[in-house]
Amino acid sequence: MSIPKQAGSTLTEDSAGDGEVLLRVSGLKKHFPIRKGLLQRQTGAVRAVDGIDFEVRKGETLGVVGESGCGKSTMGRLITRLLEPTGGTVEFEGRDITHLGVGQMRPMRRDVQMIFQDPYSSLNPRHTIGTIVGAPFKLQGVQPEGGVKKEVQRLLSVVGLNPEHYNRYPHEFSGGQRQRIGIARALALNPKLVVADEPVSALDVSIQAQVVNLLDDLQEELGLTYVIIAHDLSVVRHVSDRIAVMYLGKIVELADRESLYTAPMHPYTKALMSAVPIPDPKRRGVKSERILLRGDVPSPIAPPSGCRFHTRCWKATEVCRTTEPPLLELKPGQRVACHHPENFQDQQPQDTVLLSVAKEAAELVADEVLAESAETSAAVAAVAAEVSEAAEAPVAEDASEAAAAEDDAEAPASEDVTDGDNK
Ligand SMILES: Nc1ncnc2c1ncn2[C@@H]1O[C@H](COP(=O)(O)OP(=O)(O)OP(=O)(O)O)[C@@H](O)[C@H]1O
Repeated sequence: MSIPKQAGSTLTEDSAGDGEVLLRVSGLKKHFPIRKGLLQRQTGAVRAVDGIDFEVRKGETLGVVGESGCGKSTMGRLITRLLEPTGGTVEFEGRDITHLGVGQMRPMRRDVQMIFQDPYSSLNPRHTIGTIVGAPFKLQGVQPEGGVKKEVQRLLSVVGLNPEHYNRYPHEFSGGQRQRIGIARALALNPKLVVADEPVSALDVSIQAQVVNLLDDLQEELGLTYVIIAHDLSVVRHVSDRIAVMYLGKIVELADRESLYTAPMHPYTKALMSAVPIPDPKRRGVKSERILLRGDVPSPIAPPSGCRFHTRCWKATEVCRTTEPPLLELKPGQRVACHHPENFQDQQPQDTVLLSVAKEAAELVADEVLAESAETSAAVAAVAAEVSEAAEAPVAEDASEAAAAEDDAEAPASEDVTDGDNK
């Protein structure tokens, strides 16, 4: 087992990995004002996106997941500049596009396209699909070689539709076919980045796979870069190279798919993953543990202090209530914002467990999950201690102290949890 190197910085050039960065987002915020009364005075704000950093590399698919209301769609609309950010920056191909006006954005609109969730409401029912798919050419004043009609028909066949259906209306198509029309429209101007907001969640499960496969094939053929937004991991797990997990306007974990699946570090990621059934024949008969999160996502108008997930986390301690954990690259290619990460050394081992919160959350978390969580943290800490002992004497002391302290800290937590469960 290799010991993950701890990094002290947040988003660095290195953490962007090998690929060339197409889109870089730093400290991005969107606060929707809440206005009341006759004078429409601002009384508060919905902090839909509240300071997020990530980058999208050329040719990759970044999946963005999180429960309803965590700010995924707002993030998608911010990076496509359909919404004006409250703070932070968006850079596309190294150019700051955060505050470009409509005119300055026009050429950029060709490069960044969006596919919407609902194929029923996103297509104008009074227009033929020829007009719908051909609209981007008109808007951008582009005359494709061979004419608009020919190009639209080519696009229709690219997405698996009959080009002869050029003159039909959206209602004559099924949900899956309508989503293909939406995809054809998004591809019309040969974009570099496609942001797909829940592209398949309105479709039947059998059709979902077809549309996902189509997106996959198109990426390969056309060298597209995707940001795919979904509320659970079942869709993005198949198509994403890296996955960002959002909770209440923040990114809590960002990692490559493999790391996220084999060793998720944020308890929220672990909970999200436990909700996705894994069709693995090797695991047949193995009891899978589901982590049920209590209650809804808290309100983004007044998010919880410190770590926003602490009110639902079975590992929450005092520091989680008071101090917001930064998004740190704790393992190469895996960033997490947590004081008590899974599958890694506890960052605050001596901290006092928030009994009430942990107990409440633990009632919904299986004993096995808690035991496994305690075991992995202890195992990582123990190996860390061994390695540091071998490397350097003074460091060794610190590490074994930390490991011992973690054991101390784990013990009462597990007891509380068992108590809670027995109630
Ligand atoms: N135009 C708006 N004005 C005020 N609040 C908004 C607006 N758009 C979104 N919100 C709020 O911002 C928060 C984040 O919404 P958003 O749609 O981005 O979340 P989401 O994760 O995409 O959820 P869903 O999966 O349900 O679409 C929600 O609380 C939502 O009510």
